[in-house]
Amino acid sequence: MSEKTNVCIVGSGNWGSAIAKIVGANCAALPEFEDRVTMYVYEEMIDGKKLTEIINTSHENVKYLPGHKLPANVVAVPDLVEAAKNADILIFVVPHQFIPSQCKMLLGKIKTNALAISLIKGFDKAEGGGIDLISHIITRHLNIPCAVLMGANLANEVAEGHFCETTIGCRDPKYAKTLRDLFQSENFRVVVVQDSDAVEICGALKNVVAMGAGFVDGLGLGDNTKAAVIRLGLMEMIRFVEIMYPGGKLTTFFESCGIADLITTCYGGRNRRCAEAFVKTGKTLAEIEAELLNGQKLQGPLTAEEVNYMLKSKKLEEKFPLFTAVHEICTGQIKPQCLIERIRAHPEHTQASTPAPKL
Ligand SMILES: NC(=O)C1=CN([C@@H]2O[C@H](COP(=O)(O)OP(=O)(O)OC[C@H]3O[C@@H](n4cnc5c(N)ncnc54)[C@H](O)[C@@H]3O)[C@@H](O)[C@H]2O)C=CC1
Ligand SMILES: O=C(CO)COP(=O)(O)O
Repeated sequence: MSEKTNVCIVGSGNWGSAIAKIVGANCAALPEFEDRVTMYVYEEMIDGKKLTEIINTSHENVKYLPGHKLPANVVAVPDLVEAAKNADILIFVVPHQFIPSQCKMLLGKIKTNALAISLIKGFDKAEGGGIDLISHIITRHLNIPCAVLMGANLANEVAEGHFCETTIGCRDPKYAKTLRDLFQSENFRVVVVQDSDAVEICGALKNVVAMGAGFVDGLGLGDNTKAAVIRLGLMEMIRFVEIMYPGGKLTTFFESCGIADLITTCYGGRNRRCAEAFVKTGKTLAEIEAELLNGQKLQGPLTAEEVNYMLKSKKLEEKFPLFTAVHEICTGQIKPQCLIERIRAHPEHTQASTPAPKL
């Protein structure tokens, strides 16, 4: 790496902009980082002005994080390659559906010794019925290591500066200090673990559970039912890692990326809110996303589809009734009212005694 570490944020949505507040402030304050942080912004016109120009003059992402000032050393760049070409650390924080195409654009255009960290919650479908982790896609396409950062981090609350925790999953301990220094602040506390895949899978799967929690809210079933959905969701998350990515640690589920993110998303997230509206209005999820999120993207339905693609191909749907039901509700195959029927005979209830997960 060069003497001072150059940082680029790839993405400028709700979370990308909130994390830019912290990363920008840290880069300005810490001598090991270059002050100037580039932020790739997918260009769009807002009231006749380019979003990049608005960000670079008013230092506010008026569309995706209105009401918050970004540090002046965060510079919005509309060209992905231009933003990323000098970076020693690339922070990927775009809705997960855009990552394969963005990696293709960056191939051969970035520093060969760069380090990536993904804040993206989601998967991609892999050929042959499996799924790919986003960090694996980044590493495979760009041939650079990729850590992950996942946690109970609703972007607007992080931007407000309210206290919270996050988890960095980083296999190689030599990057741990740099990454912690880059992200940690007084009220954004970082725990670094090596169990990177499990950290990332927690971040993706909790969005599926949050859809289930939102359906429960829409159906007016109350807090006990919602708690049951959250608990069964957590058990399915643990089983998923156990079966698909053996070697993960049970303790990872007790970090911010696990139970804490599950709780915050099932109570305060966009997936929950849209799932509730889906039940109450009868509109499609695409309509609700467009009406409620003003350009922000819903990750849960897409992730549920990706998970189902894998479960179906491995004939494992019955072992994951909540994940399966969420996908079938999102795609209109069953009605939201069928959710409880599907989880009533959950494997967690039908085993004589639930064996402790083996992780
Ligand atoms: N918002 C939150 O509270 C949190 C989000 N995350 C995760 O961070 C990731 C990014 O989420 P957000 O920053 O909230 O994004 P967002 O949901 O605000 O998405 C909008 C972003 O997508 C961009 N976009 C739209 N169309 C595009 C296209 N065709 N090509 C490229 N970019 C396009 C927009 O310019 C904008 O930057 C997701 O995986 C999400 O799950 C993680 C923690 C918290
Ligand atoms: O990941 C999140 C909080 O940690 C945000 O969840 P939503 O996308 O459901 O808002």
